[in-house]
Amino acid sequence: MTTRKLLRVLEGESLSTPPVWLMRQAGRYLPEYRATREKAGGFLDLCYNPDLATEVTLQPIRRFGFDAAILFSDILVIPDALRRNVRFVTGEGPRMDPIAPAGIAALDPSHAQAHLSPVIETVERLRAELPEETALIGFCGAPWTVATYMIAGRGTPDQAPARLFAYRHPQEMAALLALLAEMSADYLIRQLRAGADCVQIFDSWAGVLDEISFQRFSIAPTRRIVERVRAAVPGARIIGFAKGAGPLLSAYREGTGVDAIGLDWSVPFSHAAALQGQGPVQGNLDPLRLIAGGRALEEGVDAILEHLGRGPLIFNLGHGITPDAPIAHVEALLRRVRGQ
Ligand SMILES: Cc1c2[nH]c(c1CCC(=O)O)Cc1[nH]c(c(CCC(=O)O)c1C)Cc1[nH]c(c(CCC(=O)O)c1C)Cc1[nH]c(c(C)c1CCC(=O)O)C2
Repeated sequence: MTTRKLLRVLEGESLSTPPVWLMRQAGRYLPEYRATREKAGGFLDLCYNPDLATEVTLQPIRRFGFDAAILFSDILVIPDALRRNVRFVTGEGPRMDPIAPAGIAALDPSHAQAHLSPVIETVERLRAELPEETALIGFCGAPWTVATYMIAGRGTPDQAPARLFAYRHPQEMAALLALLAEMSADYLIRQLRAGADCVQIFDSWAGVLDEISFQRFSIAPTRRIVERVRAAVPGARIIGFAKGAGPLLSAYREGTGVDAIGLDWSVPFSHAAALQGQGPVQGNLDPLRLIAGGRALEEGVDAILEHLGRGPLIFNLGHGITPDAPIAHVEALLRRVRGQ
């Protein structure tokens, strides 16, 4: 049996102390990350540098002893592999050339495999360097979430450009999501073969979709990825994180076939417990409770353990950790979850 607690939970086991990791656990709240990031040059240079990407993945493991490491990369390496001129502007977030409906047919995935090879090398190095008991999580963005950035050319508050594009140009949208699903499946298969123990699919913008669109743009392409990954890597474990999907999460789990679902902090405990009856859940502390610390943090952690602690549970935030998270509060969270 595996010593990796995260994998045991993904196999359906309930543990008295849940495994814990934090989305975006390698990042700017750590001084050692900021130092490595400066050495790398640009953010994408860091993602494609196996030495430095391995180093920043390991930093939060060394410092905090999380139960899982997540590969250091970004969901936008896929549009970067499609030569969309992706760049990260400090203080402004990601930018790329917006894609028009007429441009979809010309997207060329033939460079992707070579382009993403440094990330796969990072996975290989990580598996060799991580402690035996630490699980390694690979990841990709869900086609819908990646498409929102490709269409707008940047992040937007409600992804209106991608939603309008989908209503006005359904065929082009279907073609874009199909292309992204195939590329993402190839990419996850390579990560798993290189040593990732499981993978997470981030659909951070699932919550802006109505029910019809959620079925079409979130569930269906994710299902395609899950089927292809499982066909290539039998028994592969997959976590799906459809942020903001709320009442549609049960349909999401059934429709996609993922093993575990990530919950954001808006999911009520009654709903979360019902979902847990169908399989493992991951989440769902409000990241702002971590910033505030003290009573707000303790109360949030205790409530999750009380309502979901009987498992199967992977303890996590309900979204990524932010640069202003105090390190002492991360330590306090870990002590509380682990009952130390
Ligand atoms: C939507 C999304 C992106 N990237 C990601 C998502 C899905 C999860 C989510 O919703 O947060 C996923 C992601 N991004 C990053 C990771 C690495 C692994 C980890 O979780 O530690 C992961 C899993 C590194 C990163 N990705 C990014 C950083 C910060 C860049 C820097 O160091 O300058 C990191 C550490 C940049 C990024 N990348 C993206 C945005 C919108 C931004 C800018 C926002 C920001 O600055 O925090 C796209």
